[in-house]
Amino acid sequence: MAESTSVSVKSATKKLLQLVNLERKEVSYIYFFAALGGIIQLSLPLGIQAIIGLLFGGILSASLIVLICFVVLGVMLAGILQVMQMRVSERIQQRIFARLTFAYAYRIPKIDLLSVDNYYLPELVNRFFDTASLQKGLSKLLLDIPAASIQILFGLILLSFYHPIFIVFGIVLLAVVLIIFYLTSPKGLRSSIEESDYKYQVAHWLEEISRAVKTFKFSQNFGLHLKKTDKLTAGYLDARTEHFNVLILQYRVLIAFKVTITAAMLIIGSLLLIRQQINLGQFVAAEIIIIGTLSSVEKLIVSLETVYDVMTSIEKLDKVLQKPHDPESSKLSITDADMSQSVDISVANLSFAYQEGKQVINNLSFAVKPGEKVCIRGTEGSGKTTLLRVLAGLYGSYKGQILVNGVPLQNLPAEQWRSKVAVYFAREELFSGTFWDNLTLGNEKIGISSVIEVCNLVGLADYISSREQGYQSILDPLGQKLSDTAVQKILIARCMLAKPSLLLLESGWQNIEEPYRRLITEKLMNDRTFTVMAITDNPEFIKRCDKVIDLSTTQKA
Ligand SMILES: Nc1ncnc2c1ncn2[C@@H]1O[C@H](COP(=O)(O)OP(=O)(O)OP(=O)(O)O)[C@@H](O)[C@H]1O
Repeated sequence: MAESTSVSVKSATKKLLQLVNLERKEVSYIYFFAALGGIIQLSLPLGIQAIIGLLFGGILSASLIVLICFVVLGVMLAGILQVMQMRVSERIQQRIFARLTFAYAYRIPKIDLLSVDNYYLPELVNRFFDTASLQKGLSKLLLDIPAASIQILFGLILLSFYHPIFIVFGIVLLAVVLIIFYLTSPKGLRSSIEESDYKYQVAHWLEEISRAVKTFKFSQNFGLHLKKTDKLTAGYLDARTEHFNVLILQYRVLIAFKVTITAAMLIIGSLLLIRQQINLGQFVAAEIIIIGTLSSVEKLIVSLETVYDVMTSIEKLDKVLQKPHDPESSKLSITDADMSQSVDISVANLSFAYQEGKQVINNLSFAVKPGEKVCIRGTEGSGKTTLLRVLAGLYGSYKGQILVNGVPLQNLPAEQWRSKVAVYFAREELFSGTFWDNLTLGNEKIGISSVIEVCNLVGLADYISSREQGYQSILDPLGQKLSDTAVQKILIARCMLAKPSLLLLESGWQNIEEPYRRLITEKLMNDRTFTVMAITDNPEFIKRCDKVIDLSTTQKA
């Protein structure tokens, strides 16, 4: 089933125009070059008309040579202008890529997590691949549409000088183009988006097979991987056929129209010539202009396919960019003095639900003083991880009150708060990059001595330094070649290096082997410069905590 087909041609056109507007300077160059090119190209039929005139007049003079040179020069200039247009279009393509890359990199960490709760984010980000279609499509549109439109306009103006009948030709031409677009574009756009939806579903499914490749190795005989692929491919092919039918319809109308107009124009031209209302030179010139105009109309109609592709690409790319992001407007400016190293947290009547009516946290209240060590426990699914996520400021839509040093959490700028919080999520993953990047997360204030100190503490130092490139060694994507404990050690070391005010810990790190687990526990318990809130069932750890929040009992209270 397609994921979104309710895009109207109007809103898609608006987005396309907004994008073109961002490049208005470059686009105006393209139009300028196209207009010049259009004028110069007209020199061809006019020149030929004059040459025929001279030949028929039997004049073989210098003016004939000048005219020939004039026509050749016109063709050459038109070519040069086209090259200039191509340069501008290349610049636009490069800018589109750079703009979208940064828009994605900037936006993704800011996405409101609840808004993508139903998505697998890396899959959603596949939409970035539509950048290539947008670059190609837009540059084609920017080159073809202005050139074709201007040629049609100039051609029609010139024809109307030969005979008023050609004005009628112009009006019919314009009307046909508009009617074709008006009648077919909603279906064209809808089927194009549907086709693209299926394309992404197929890609997602292939990625899923690859991600769970070990599982699928064992289930090949059942053919699930092929059955689902077959279903999605059938959907794609149906949508594509529907889209192709729209394009074919447009093309058929165009061919019928071209045949009629060519016949009509030849007959009208011949009649005008026979009646001596135009001369032979004018007849040839008019036919050249008509053929040129018709081929420009053809270009316009064929460009419709590109228009659909571009509109679809914009919709797809927007799927990530238009997701709600962390709110910024209501935030107050907080100074360093307001946010000292250790934080005091006060939670009153906190409730949270992922879906309306399904409370995960219900009326929870507690207070944590700076530097306190708090254990969180509770039955499976009682909301322990959710509580950490809410406290980390990842979900803004909670009810009740969370005060940080007396300041409501919703008034704290998200980035500022998150720079004070470190979170160990058991399912958090490493990213493709060096050990150094995975440990420091790009924080240039962290020096090598702190990194080594923490790595010694968690038992990573020897492991990393025995690698050929030490801390600059590249981790494989998702850290799959690392042992589970190595991943846990990197994640806990990352949290410690952040020197947080509040350290939120899911369980998992407690699987780290002795003596490192004991060293980590000592650090967490003895260092009072930061508060710890840890999900744990470990009696030893719980015994040493200042406070225990039991969600299975607290919430029912
Ligand atoms: N992103 C999410 N979207 C919707 N529901 C969610 C989401 N994350 C968790 N839940 C649901 O919220 C409830 C609480 O989940 P949470 O992971 O916070 O519990 P937990 O106490 O940490 O559980 P566990 O001990 O099994 O890890 C569960 O019913 C879970 O299915």
